[in-house]
Amino acid sequence: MTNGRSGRIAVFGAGAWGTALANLAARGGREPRAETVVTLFARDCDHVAEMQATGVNARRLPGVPLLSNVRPTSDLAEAAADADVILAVVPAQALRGLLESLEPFVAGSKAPIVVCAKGIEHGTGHFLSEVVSEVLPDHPPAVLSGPSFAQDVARGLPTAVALAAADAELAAILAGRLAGPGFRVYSSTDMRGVELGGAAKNVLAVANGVAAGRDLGASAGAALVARGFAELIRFGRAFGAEPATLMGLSGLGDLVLTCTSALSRNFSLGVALGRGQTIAEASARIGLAEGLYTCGVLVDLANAAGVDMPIAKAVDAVLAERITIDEAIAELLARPSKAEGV
Ligand SMILES: NC(=O)C1=CN([C@@H]2O[C@H](COP(=O)(O)OP(=O)(O)OC[C@H]3O[C@@H](n4cnc5c(N)ncnc54)[C@H](O)[C@@H]3O)[C@@H](O)[C@H]2O)C=CC1
Ligand SMILES: O=C(CO)COP(=O)(O)O
Repeated sequence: MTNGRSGRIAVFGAGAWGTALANLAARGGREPRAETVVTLFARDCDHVAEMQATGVNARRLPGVPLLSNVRPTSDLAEAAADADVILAVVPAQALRGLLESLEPFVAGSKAPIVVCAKGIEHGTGHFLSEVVSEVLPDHPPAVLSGPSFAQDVARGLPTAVALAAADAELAAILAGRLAGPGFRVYSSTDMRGVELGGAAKNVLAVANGVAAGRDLGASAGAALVARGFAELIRFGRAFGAEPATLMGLSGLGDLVLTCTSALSRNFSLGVALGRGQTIAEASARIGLAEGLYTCGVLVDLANAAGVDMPIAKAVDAVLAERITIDEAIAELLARPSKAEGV
């Protein structure tokens, strides 16, 4: 893999985030070079044809022109050919399937695979970097996460994220390949901490959304952020994350962003439920809210490790329709008083 800007980057998943990242990668950092080629894979041929014809991904990131060196394709082989960095930007539960289908096209390559999705795999309870290691063991996994709405990044608004890989030099090279004037990328070797923050905050953001949708007030919202962060720290401690990572961009930073912004789909899902919409109605309007798919497996992992996560458990119970929102609020408030701390 080159640490310059002239390599070929393959982005799998032409959603909002994959498209914003494709443009970032195509810009090639602070000094754009035309020789950087970025392939952007989407499964749907019609979607690709639209992007090729219009130069915009109107379905997922409207109003943002694709840079000329971003090449949309629905051909896996073409997308993967000669890639020296692979960005996996499909929904978390689709990651394993994507990697399995990529396997024949990346054999012989050792291109690092940067997981840009936020979640934990159902069934296995595995973190997404583990899924990469299981399916494509020759490819070093890396994780990109942090407070970053695709719409903000696409507009060039100032954003800071973390990029982690087991090898510090690889993390720094990958950070350099994606960084841009408005996109600051901090490197890290704490993959577990970076990926765990992104997965858990989506579940906690649903709780904040519910509180907002129920008009419980700003004080309740702040309490949920603070006590949600305590849950994140406990979970991270049990699963090997470094405390400094949890207090950084991919932990506290993304938790605050997602728990407080109407741009967040997870927060918006909570708002809709708080206002009485059904999950089906809200999901149809909002689209992918990863917290919906992560809450069960997060709680299972927490239970198995003896980690107390009352807010995440309440979200899981509400989303699984085991209890009502009013019952969840009453149960959280009825918990016995305790000393503050994590
Ligand atoms: N949108 C955002 O601001 C950010 C999103 N993320 C994460 O990135 C991931 C993707 O999110 P978005 O791009 O926003 O979602 P999205 O809903 O805009 O797009 C997801 C895309 O993945 C495609 N897809 C699904 N399964 C696929 C498969 N097997 N192969 C190829 N493509 C497949 C869908 O067709 C869709 O185009 C999520 O895990 C999300 O949490 C992370 C940071 C920011
Ligand atoms: O992860 C994100 C911002 O960092 C995007 O949040 P949502 O998936 O809730 O929209």
